[in-house]
Amino acid sequence: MINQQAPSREKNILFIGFMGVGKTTIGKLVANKLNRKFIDTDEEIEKEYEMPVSEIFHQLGEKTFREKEKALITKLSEEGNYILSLGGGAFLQEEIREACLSNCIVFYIHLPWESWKERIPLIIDSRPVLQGKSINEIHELFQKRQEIYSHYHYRVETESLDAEEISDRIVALIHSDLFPNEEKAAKRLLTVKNVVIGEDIPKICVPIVGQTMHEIIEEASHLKAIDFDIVEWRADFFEDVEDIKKVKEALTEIYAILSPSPIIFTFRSIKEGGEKEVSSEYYAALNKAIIETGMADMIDIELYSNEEKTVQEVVQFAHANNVFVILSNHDFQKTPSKEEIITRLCRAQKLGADLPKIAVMPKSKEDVLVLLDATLTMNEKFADRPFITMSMAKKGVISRLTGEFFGSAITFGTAKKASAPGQVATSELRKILYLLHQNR
Ligand SMILES: Nc1ncnc2c1ncn2[C@@H]1O[C@H](COP(=O)(O)OP(=O)(O)OP(=O)(O)O)[C@@H](O)[C@H]1O
Ligand SMILES: O=C(O)C1=C[C@@H](O)[C@@H](O)[C@H](O)C1
Ligand SMILES: [Mg+2]
Repeated sequence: MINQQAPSREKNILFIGFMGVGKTTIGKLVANKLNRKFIDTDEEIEKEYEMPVSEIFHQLGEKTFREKEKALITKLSEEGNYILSLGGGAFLQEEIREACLSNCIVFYIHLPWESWKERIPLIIDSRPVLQGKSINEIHELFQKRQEIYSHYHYRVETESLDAEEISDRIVALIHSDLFPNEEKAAKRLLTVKNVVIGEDIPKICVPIVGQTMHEIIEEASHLKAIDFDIVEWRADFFEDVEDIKKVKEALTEIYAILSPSPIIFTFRSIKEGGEKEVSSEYYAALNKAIIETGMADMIDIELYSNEEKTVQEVVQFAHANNVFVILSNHDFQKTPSKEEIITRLCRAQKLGADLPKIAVMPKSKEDVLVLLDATLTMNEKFADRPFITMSMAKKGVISRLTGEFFGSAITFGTAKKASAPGQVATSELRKILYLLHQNR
């Protein structure tokens, strides 16, 4: 068992979830491992009335219990350094939800119905809300309650894990960089040439996707008449991308036409939605050669398609040459969970990205909400620098418009041809971003 000193972070850590999912059991273990005082709100109320919760319900009524529960939890939420396990129905009350979400770090303990129902015999005698109900009625209550638990900071999946394993995972998370730290530095802005990234209206980046030198020059010239902030050269579209000399020549043309607009150099691999695949050696060599030209202001490096060592090397080399780095990740198959999206952005931040970036594919409207929710939480709790997120394709278009509200600092618009699904024409994008900015 891990036995560590109480961390300096002082917010209460609090567990919510349906009856019997293990809040009390897990809360005690976590408190023990963190050397923090544990309080179970059901047990506190039982002590005060000197009777079990089921007796309080029978003798004094549920209303009395709920009033006491509200007074106790709102008071405790304002104190610090506790590990708090709530009764399963506590989050039914809005005042409790609001107090806990603003004052504490809320962990939602989740167990799927099929596993949860195995626990009924263990808990039925002490949970009055379950008593006298058929299995279908209990199932209905279980489903209905999921909505009240949808407000949390972290969700913990507990299926097939014992309480020790669950508490170890929670403690590891609390000690990781993914956990909000009160002393976190204020968010930096990123100034690239005359563009300040990370404040006000998200900056518009337009891609150049020409295949031939001629097409590239034509696109760059066309951009001169367009109101964009940053240009991204997607070199993977270029027919001669495997010839470093020709790549430098094409970049020289783009630079001559578009400087002083900031230029991002990107080689996007097929596995991350791009056009070509090259060896990791060539990928590193190409990016280093471009960094050395001094014409690219930023390079985009794929965080998960390369060994961490390669990523670190290129980041170091770029920074030594005053080039900023986007560490990107693209999932064209799905939208990972909120926690996973934040984990990937935090990893990019930790590896020295000036701009962490993630693009994910939604299969449903809910997936778009997951991306926006992750963006908001990243922005408010974890980011110490600007970052970029987007939900792709038509379903995800809203995420390309609302960066100022949720926290994405750059949005990709099209001039002639899109470089990824869901990009909106730059002229339209500008109008919408401005409209939203005026009404923020
Ligand atoms: N991970 C686990 N695996 C198996 N059994 C567990 C696990 N966690 C808790 N239990 C068992 O499930 C039962 C309910 O656990 P516990 O009292 O901690 O739930 P709770 O979430 O606090 O419930 P309530 O909302 O009613 O207070 C207990 O018998 C406990 O031993
Ligand atoms: O889910 C509920 O409504 C309850 C859960 C228990 O923890 C107790 O707080 C009480 O039995 C009510
Ligand atoms: Mg409990």
